[in-house]
Amino acid sequence: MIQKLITGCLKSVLFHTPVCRAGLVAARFCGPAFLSNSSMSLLESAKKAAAFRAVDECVKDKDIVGVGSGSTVVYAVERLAERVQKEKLQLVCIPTSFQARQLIVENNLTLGDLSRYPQLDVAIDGADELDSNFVAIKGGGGCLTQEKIVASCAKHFVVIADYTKDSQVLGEQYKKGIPIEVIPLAYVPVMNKIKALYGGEVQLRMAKMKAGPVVTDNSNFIVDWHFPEDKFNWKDVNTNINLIPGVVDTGLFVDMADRAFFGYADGSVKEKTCSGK
Ligand SMILES: O=C[C@H](O)[C@H](O)[C@H](O)COP(=O)(O)O
Repeated sequence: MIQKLITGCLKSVLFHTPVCRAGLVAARFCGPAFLSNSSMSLLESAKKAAAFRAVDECVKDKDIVGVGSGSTVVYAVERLAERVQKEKLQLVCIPTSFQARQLIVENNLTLGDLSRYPQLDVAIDGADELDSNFVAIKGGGGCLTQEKIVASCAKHFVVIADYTKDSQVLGEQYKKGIPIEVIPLAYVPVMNKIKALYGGEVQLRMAKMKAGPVVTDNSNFIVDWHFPEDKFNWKDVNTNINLIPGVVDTGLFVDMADRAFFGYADGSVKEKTCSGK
């Protein structure tokens, strides 16, 4: 009796949050097939839906494919591997991080690099946020410089993300600031110069399971700039911050993405195309 009461309350609370409602509705319509995946969180289902759709629509035989970093890209690599197996696609994958390299190798995909393949057909990557002008914040997981280099070499740069990353303006949903990779000895002057230029707060990103700062794949530090609420021209901001000595690159990806796939917990996907490209 008490157990039934608790289950009832829990269901009612869950049903009144949009994500959970979508999940529960999907479970109702898809039955056991959906429930068998219920260990996967609803956000993970959303990421997977976006990644699978993007790989299916944007990758073809003989493509040179840039492989981004982060949790959403894991599903993109899973799908690439499935397609290589089933459709016998011949692909070469170019990593954007240590993590991406590991994913490529573990999934038995062909690993390439920019010296051999300086021109890519497509790069597929996650994002922390994408605004209505197709400006992305990247680097929430500490990877941004190699990602930007690889994206810049691709004919098409495709963003995959769950629906929480789809914003009108930057900072609407992603509250952790804009990541900026810096040469370690320069982090204090760089932080001061960003503050003097644009205001806000800048923090050195500290590691969670290590004493001291996060160290990137390129042996640098990351500072996160919590920008003030303002109407910024992100292209100018990106250029100006990049001009500060010691800055390696910013997590602002301006004029790079041309397509985006946002997944929802019910498995549906919203596709956006950048009109300016
Ligand atoms: O540093 C990490 C990368 O820029 C990721 O692509 C970005 O943080 C999005 O990651 P996720 O797919 O885990 O949300």
